Amino acid sequence: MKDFFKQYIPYYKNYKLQFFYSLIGIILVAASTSGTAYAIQPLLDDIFINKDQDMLYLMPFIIIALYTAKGFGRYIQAYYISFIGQDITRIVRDKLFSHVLTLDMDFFQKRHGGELVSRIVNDINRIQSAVSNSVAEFLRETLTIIGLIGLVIYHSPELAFYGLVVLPLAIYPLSKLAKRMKKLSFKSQESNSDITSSLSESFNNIEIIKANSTEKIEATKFSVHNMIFFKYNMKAIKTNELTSPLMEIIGAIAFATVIIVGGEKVISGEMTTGTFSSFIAALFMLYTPIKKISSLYNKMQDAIAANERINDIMAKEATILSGNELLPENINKISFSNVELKYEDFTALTDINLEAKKGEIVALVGDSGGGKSSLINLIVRFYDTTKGDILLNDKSIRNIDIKSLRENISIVTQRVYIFNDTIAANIAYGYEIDEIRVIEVLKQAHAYDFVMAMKKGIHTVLDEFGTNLSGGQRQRIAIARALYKNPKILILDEATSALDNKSESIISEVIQEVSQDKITFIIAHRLSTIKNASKIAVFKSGKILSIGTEQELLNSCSEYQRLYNSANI
Ligand SMILES: Nc1ncnc2c1ncn2[C@@H]1O[C@H](COP(=O)(O)OP(=O)(O)OP(=O)(O)O)[C@@H](O)[C@H]1O
Repeated sequence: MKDFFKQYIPYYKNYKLQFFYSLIGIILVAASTSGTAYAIQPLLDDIFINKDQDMLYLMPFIIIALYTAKGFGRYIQAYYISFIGQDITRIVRDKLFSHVLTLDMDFFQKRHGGELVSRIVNDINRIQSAVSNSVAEFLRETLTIIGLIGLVIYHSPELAFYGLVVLPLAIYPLSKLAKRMKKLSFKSQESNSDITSSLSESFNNIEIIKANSTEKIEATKFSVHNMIFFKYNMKAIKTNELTSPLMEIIGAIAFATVIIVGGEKVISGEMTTGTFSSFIAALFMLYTPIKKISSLYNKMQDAIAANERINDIMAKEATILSGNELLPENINKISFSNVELKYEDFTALTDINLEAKKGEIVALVGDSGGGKSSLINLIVRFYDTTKGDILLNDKSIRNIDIKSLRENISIVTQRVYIFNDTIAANIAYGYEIDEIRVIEVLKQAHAYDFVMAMKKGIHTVLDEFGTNLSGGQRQRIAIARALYKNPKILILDEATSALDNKSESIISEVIQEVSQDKITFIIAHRLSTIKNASKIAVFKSGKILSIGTEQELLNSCSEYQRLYNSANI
């Protein structure tokens, strides 16, 4: 708990004024609650026993004034403290998302998108009330407790002793409950993120689910997660709800003791009925804030568990670090020198030596799983080599500023990423929209005609998954996007696989044309796609078996001959 507040208290510095207003609200509530309890004494003694007429007409105004002050106090406290809580969570959510985006590709491959969504949305929501309402409620209830304790001691220190002596008895069971709450909160949050993961998986794979009629299987899988979530929540409720009866029983013991001791004092005339009633009212009122504080403590456990999960991600750091040098203006070659890449224990690439020069198209071919995409992962620094180095001219790729590297590389993969925005914005993604350039690259990517056939042309809004486009159209949009920034390095990883032969051959010509001033890598399984390649590297099980022109490989590389014959390049 201490760590939690240590982490969040610095944020409060930005909300001094809001905190001041809510503090006024808190004080108003605490003071008017104690005032209400105090008012019982004159109500009984002056009005009912001494028959004081003036008090009779004054008391209703006092009561209205007390409750108005309490209502007003509660309102301004709730408003300003919620403002603080909402704003802190907004800032933390921004921070978390920005931080997550800086993490390595590896991190995203290991985590479910749904799990990350759950952390950024649900876990942060759990913190929100802890940093706002809980803090305010804690302050308010503490002040109320102080006020009421002051009042009971003022009325009768002896009775106050009997009324309060049982309180410490509650500490042990309450702390046990809090510990259990923390454990359960952690589990409930984890199963909540399982639910989000399961949902996002189902919606992302909806086509497969429908095509295989596996709706029921998926619904059953989901209901397992849902049931676990329900069970943890119920366990948490069972634990949390114990706080209230526990406090009430302890309160009843105190109340019973006070009735005996106080009753005797009233009977013997040592205490007036009004004082005794006011004392009992204050004692009663006292148990409500105490109960609230202990249930707040349980709620805090939920926030602490959520915060630990958030800190766990915040503590992760990118291992692919940017270098300080800008990418050379003119890249004449990329060389791979004795490169090895391991994904944890699995060696995906071994002893890779390859050179690609400006103006060349280098084709990477080989069986599935051979390591072609892994090589691409290294060029964009999604991963770093575990041995050897990649040189751009003569600079190690690790010394180059990642932003400047990636700004000069365009990559088109089999999976086309579309943003829920206009076609023009999708093409110029990350850059200012220059409509003339957008049209130019749409023409190059052989996409102009179908875009113009749409009602709003380049201003047509695409949805996130590009469902208003065919597979081939999506690929053409992706190729246009890749060409838009006129990259120094162009990478096409199965970028034309969804195109028909005619479009594919037209695009191949376009690539041939634009590749003059770039270094181009093409991964393809179709022979026609690589026919313009300056050289072909044949991959097998993470190694390059041979490098050469098509003719050279057909003459000397049996693996290439096999691929060629089976047309499985
Ligand atoms: N992020 C990753 N973590 C662990 N293993 C990976 C990862 N990416 C790829 N691999 C493994 O590395 C090997 C090479 O994969 P890679 O994607 O580079 O092959 P590829 O030649 O591009 O195959 P394909 O033609 O099917 O796309 C495969 O065995 C694959 O399972």
